[in-house]
Amino acid sequence: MDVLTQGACVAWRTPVARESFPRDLVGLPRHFTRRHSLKLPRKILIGLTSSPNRLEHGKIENLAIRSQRLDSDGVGAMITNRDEKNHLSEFSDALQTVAKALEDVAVKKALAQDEAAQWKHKYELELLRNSQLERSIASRALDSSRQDNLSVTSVISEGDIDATEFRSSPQNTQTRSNGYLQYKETIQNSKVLSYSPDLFNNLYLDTQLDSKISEKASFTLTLDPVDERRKEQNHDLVSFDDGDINAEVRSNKQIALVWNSSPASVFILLKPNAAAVQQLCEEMVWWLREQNVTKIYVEPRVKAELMEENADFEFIQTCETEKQLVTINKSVDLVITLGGDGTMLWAASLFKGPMPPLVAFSMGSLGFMTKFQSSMYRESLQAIMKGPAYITLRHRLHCQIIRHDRETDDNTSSESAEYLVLNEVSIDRGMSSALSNLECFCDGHFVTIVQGDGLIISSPSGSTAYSLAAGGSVVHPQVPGILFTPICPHSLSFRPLILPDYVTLRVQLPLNCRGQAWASFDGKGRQQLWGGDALIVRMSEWPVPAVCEKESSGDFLRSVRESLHWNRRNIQLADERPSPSH
Ligand SMILES: NC(=O)c1ccc[n+]([C@@H]2O[C@H](COP(=O)([O-])OP(=O)(O)OC[C@H]3O[C@@H](n4cnc5c(N)ncnc54)[C@H](O)[C@@H]3O)[C@@H](O)[C@H]2O)c1
Ligand SMILES: Nc1ncnc2c1ncn2[C@@H]1O[C@H](COP(=O)(O)OP(=O)(O)OP(=O)(O)O)[C@@H](O)[C@H]1O
Repeated sequence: MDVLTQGACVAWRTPVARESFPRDLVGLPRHFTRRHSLKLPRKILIGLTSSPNRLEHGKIENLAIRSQRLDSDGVGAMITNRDEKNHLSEFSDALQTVAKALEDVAVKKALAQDEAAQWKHKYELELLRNSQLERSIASRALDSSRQDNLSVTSVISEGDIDATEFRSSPQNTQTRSNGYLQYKETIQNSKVLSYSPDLFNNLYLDTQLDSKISEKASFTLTLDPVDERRKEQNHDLVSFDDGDINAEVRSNKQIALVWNSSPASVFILLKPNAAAVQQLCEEMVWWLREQNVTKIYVEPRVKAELMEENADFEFIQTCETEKQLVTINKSVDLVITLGGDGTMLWAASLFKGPMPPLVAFSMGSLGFMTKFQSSMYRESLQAIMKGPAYITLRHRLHCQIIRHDRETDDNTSSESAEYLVLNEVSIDRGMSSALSNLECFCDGHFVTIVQGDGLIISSPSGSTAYSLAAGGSVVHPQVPGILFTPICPHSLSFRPLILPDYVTLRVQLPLNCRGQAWASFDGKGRQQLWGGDALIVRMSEWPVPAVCEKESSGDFLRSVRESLHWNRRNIQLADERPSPSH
């Protein structure tokens, strides 16, 4: 019966009394259970019959489908029993039962995807460890050959790496390799690749690059070497290789950056449309040249503005093409930002993997994370480049959108996209008037369904940004955790959570959700999510190593007091005459 093969047919006895109505399904036809596709079957036929004795439990005979009325969304019912009114409510019960069965299948598939994502991550970490081991063996071999005065030419210089060859070779077409994010190029054979943030979401980056020797100044990250008491305890808690700072084994102790050789290349990022920022940049560039900083990178927009002022800035380098920008981490010792928190977020967004130490000068509005005074840039940079300099490892979140085999508007299947965020990823209901309906899982365990305006999943650094505004806790940036903060939940009992930093969170849109949802990454790059899509969030192994003005806790507490006026209150006056001693 072709109609049945296209739909699930559910039949059950029709007892006289409702309470004896069997709650479970008498039995779904085999072809339905075989196709436990997540997509709702196009047609669901619920058949009722007036002669229950024709049905045996668990077996479905041919149902005489005398008439079928399929309403608009393809769900129809054939009701032969004269007493239609009573059975319509049973009909809706049956639909709920079928929907529950579908939802169970959806949850099982989500758990399976979760597990697959976790195994994939473990596999990639193993790959990363192996490649780091190979590299350190290779560099040790190289060092010994250097002692034989063999001339070793630096194999990384601008334009030296043709990313296309990496992209085309088969072994580089994995979705991820060695931990860096992979970005699928959508601009085929473009001649001039203009630099834009969304271009980064489409880049293939193959980390074979780091198998080459980098020109970076080498450094060590150790526990607070300045403190004599800890000298004997010194051991590297944060591993790094070829300048890639990896916080796989996280430490929440004060960490210090000790240069083994003087940093000689910097990347300066400026807040746009700010004359004072550009003026400071010009001064800083000349000063850095005097400090023997041989390579100064800026963004193409900034170089154009500087050249308008003075053609002598020709020596400044830019990241003209995507491949230079993607490999910039291999040739920059220090990132300097001149702006506010957003400029720092912008700088972090350019590094889709490991990132050099970052010095943020405060030239924005609030500047919660930008602690260095621009007027003191000479003294600050001299001290930092001499070292040791305390740093705060601002852990980032790795976010991945998993589409539920969705055809996008331009008929290309929208593959999963990956993002690194320093503050948070927020999922909100956008322009939809319907409550958000977000099913949340933590390491496969069901957490809750968020029904409200949305959800914020934030890093400790982001705890003082959007999450704070939504009622989340203020968390020290070195506290290893992930904040789970609802946005205007329609519930009297929902409270924000702080989860461990080693968990994997999954936010799933139910197949039958009424509205859509929108994901934003550090407030940018909004992506629409549809029913069945999921967002996977976990702590990234690539932190932003933010240089402290003093040290982690002092900087943080000063910002909380001065930028957020936390607990600012008139002091309660003491009694003018001392109270009699007890
Ligand atoms: N309702 C809200 O409070 C709200 C709404 C949207 C976005 N945001 C935040 O804005 C961030 C984007 O910042 P932007 O500068 O690009 O946009 P923006 O210029 O609109 O700045 C938003 C404000 O958030 C502050 N801010 C950003 N990160 C912070 C942090 N880690 N701690 C304390 N304050 C912080 C900025 O200083 C700025 O004052 C997002 O990551 C999100 O956290 C907040
Ligand atoms: N180099 C850049 N290129 C493009 N956009 C940038 C760049 N630097 C900053 N932005 C954007 O400009 C906006 C304003 O920058 P920023 O947040 O630093 O200034 P602010 O808002 O005045 O300071 P604060 O964030 O401390 O309040 C931010 O949304 C940020 O994303």
